[in-house]
Parts: sequence; C-alpha cells; structure tokens
Amino acid sequence: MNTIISVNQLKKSFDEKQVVKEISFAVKKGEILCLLGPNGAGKSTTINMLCGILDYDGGDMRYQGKNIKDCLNQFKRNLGVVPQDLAIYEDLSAEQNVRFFASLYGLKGRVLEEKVNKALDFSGLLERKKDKAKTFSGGMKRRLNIACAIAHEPELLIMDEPTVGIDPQSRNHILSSIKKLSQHGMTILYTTHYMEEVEEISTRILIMDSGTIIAEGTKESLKEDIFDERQFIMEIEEDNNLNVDEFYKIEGIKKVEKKAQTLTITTLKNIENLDKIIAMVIASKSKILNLFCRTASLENVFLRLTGKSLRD
Ligand SMILES: Nc1ncnc2c1ncn2[C@@H]1O[C@H](COP(=O)(O)OP(=O)(O)OP(=O)(O)O)[C@@H](O)[C@H]1O
Repeated sequence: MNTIISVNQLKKSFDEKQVVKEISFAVKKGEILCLLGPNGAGKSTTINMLCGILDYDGGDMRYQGKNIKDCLNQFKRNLGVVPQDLAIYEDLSAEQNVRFFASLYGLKGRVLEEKVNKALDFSGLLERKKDKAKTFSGGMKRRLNIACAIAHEPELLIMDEPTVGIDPQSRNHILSSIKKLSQHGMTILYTTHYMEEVEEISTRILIMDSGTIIAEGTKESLKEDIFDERQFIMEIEEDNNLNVDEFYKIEGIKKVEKKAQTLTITTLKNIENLDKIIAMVIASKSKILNLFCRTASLENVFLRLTGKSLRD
C-alpha cells in the first residue's frame, strides 16, 4: 500500500507540558485509519498539526514523500477536514454552506453545482438543501459539516470525532458514509474515543494515550498480539458427573469455572485442545446444549495496554 502521509518524531508542548511525544506513523492509500484514545490523549493536537492549524515543536510530516511545508498548497487541495467543532454557517442554507466551502477549492459553474448536489445527496441532505443550517438537528449539522469537507472530493479526509453527541440514526448514517467513501478510494484518518466505531469502520488502528502511540495494527492483530488466551463457554445439561478439576489435566487449560449450567474454560490460544475438552464433557455424560468461543474485544486490548477503561 502506498504511503500518503508519514509523520516522523512529531512533538508538541503547551506551557512546558508535552502533549504529543515524538510520535511517528504513516497513513496509507485507501485505508480507514482510526486514531483511538481517551480524552486528552493528544489526538486533536496531532490532527491539528497535520492540517496546519497548529505549529509543531519538532519532527516532520511528509505528503507523498515531500515535506508538507514545501508543498502546502498541493497538500491542502487534496485534503478535506471535518473538525471536532462544527464549522458551518447557521444562517446559510445547506446548499450555500457546501457551495461556499467547495468554491474555496476553485470549483465553479456547473462542476461546482454538480459536486455540491452530490455531497448533499451523499450526506442525506439533498431534500433539505434550501433550509438554513440553524433549522437542522445536531446530527444533520454534523452531516452538513461532512458534506462541506467532501464536496471537492479530496484524496485524504481527516475527521476529528465527527459523531460526538449525535442521535444513533445520524451516527449510523455517518459511519456507513465513511465506509462508502473508502470504497470509492478516499483515504480516511478518523479520531474517536468510541471503541464500537473503531470495531465497525477501521482497517487499521493507532492507539494513543498520554501523547504516545502505544499500539498499532488491525483490530484482529491487536487482539491476537495482546491476548494469548481464549474462552470456551458451554451450556450443558448436566448428569452430575462433571468434575471441574479433571479439566486441568488437559494441556493449555488455565481456568475452569462452573456456574449452574454454564461451564467457562479459559485456555491458551495456541494449543488445540477443544476436542479433548468436548470429549471430557461427553465422558461425564453431560449433554452440550450450546458452545461458543469468546475472544478479546478492543476494550480488553485498551485495558490491558493502559490499565484503564476508555470510558474512565
Ligand atoms: N491550546 C492548548 N493550550 C493548552 N493545552 C492544550 C491546548 N490544546 C490541548 N491542550 C492539552 O493537550 C492535551 C491533549 O489534548 P487533545 O485535545 O489533543 O486531546 P484529544 O485526545 O484530542 O482529546 P479529546 O478526545 O478530548 O478531544 C490535553 O491535556 C489538553 O488539555
């Protein structure tokens, strides 16, 4: 995959406090890269430096291999930004808002009108295009914010927590729109502290905490790398012969718990022992009613890496 952006040893302090600590990462063409971290982790500061809103104290950022400072205009033409705070004009209609932002990129005439309508349609606001932004719900304003950022069809779209404080319907609309934009070839850098969003849309994840990137990978690889165990949960119809201690004789078993009809077995992930576990349950003349395997969630990954829950 081609690298569009590379960030190297980037750092930033506010009043002696270092809030971004020499971070390095790449954004690759076509990916939905999620920057995940709790409040105050340094996500917005990083994004704002990338967009040129904030100066940085050290390190550099490259676009297509060139220092962004040396190709700022080219970079900005190919960039769309959805800021954390709404950047729309309340007294203008949806259409006027999108037209204004798209025209800043030099679009005009019929092409401009086509792209404005396309962005509004994409954001589910075409039917309300003549209405003023101030008449919109919070979720619709967020969608308008996105329409303003995508009308010029940027190569890279940076979104800073675009779903904060909105209704589930608009949130779902935004998440499915992001997946569609990605399918159409747009590269997306998305910051959030919502784990579920990362599960749903990310193709790669950077986990950030206290100004540092503490882990990087796909959701599958992060779970795989950090957890060496899995759990088998069995619902059983018991015949009273099941001896929990017997399971510890099987290689890889770490913990066995039985509560009422539920048997929970924690085992090392890289040891193939399910056949032996099932054989032992059957030998006890207990009937297996249901069986499923539980693997780690991103929430577990975050907790293991930082010692705290993302919702703290
Ligand atoms: N302009 C500023 N002046 C001083 N401190 C700042 C400024 N902007 C951010 N900070 C501090 O830098 C740290 C990182 O903030 P930042 O907004 O980048 O975090 P974040 O991960 O985006 O959090 P959130 O999810 O709340 O937006 C915080 O401690 C914040 O208080």
